[in-house]
Amino acid sequence: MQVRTRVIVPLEFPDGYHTTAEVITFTGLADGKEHLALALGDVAEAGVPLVRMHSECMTGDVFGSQRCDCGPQLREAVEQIAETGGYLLYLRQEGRGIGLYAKLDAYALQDLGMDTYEANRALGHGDDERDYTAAAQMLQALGAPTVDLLTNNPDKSRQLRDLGVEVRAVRRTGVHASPVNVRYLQAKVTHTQHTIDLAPAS
Ligand SMILES: Nc1nc2c(ncn2[C@@H]2O[C@H](COP(=O)(O)OP(=O)(O)OP(=O)(O)O)[C@@H](O)[C@H]2O)c(=O)[nH]1
Ligand SMILES: [Zn+2]
Repeated sequence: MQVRTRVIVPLEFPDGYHTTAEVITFTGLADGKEHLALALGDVAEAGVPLVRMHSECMTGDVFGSQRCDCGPQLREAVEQIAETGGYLLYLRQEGRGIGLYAKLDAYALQDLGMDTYEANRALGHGDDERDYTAAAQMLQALGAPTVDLLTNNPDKSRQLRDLGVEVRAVRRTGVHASPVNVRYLQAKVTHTQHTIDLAPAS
């Protein structure tokens, strides 16, 4: 696999924050999907780049859904990476890998009382079907064998290390809790040991 195109894109968020990204596409990624890398800040100056592997969430990233905290996490990651220098990998893994329609089916089951993992299983899916092989390939194509990773999800660093990427440090990403998403965040803490500080769910 290799880099296919690099193109400069000015970014401006609804709160007025703006920066410039180099948007990078690839050929030959393992799963054939159109994953993107955004190079932000001064990557060369950073030495070891700060990297976030952000899984696509159309409802949160695009429409501002309050059911999760993906939108604010994405906005925060762009700013942190731009300050440090690094890459945001925007991975086409909607719904933890089960797809958009299945995620919305899972939301409907959560509205009947299931938690986010029970709902996946009721639909015949695994708890988390994401595989980070393509992300490791993107880092290799970018010439980044060692990274600092921005995440609260221990599975991301575990998988990346197993794929041969050196994760020098893990930096925690922000938690954007609200009354609407707190049960979802609590399930991540209980079930997948996310490093999120939350008051006990009421
Ligand atoms: N199946 C399913 N997917 C969900 C649900 N809520 C959010 N998602 C998806 O979960 C993914 C969230 O990804 P990330 O932002 O990488 O979150 P994370 O795995 O908690 O890891 P960090 O944010 O790095 O700590 C996105 O693909 C969302 O679409 C849900 O209730 N069910
Ligand atoms: Zn989301």
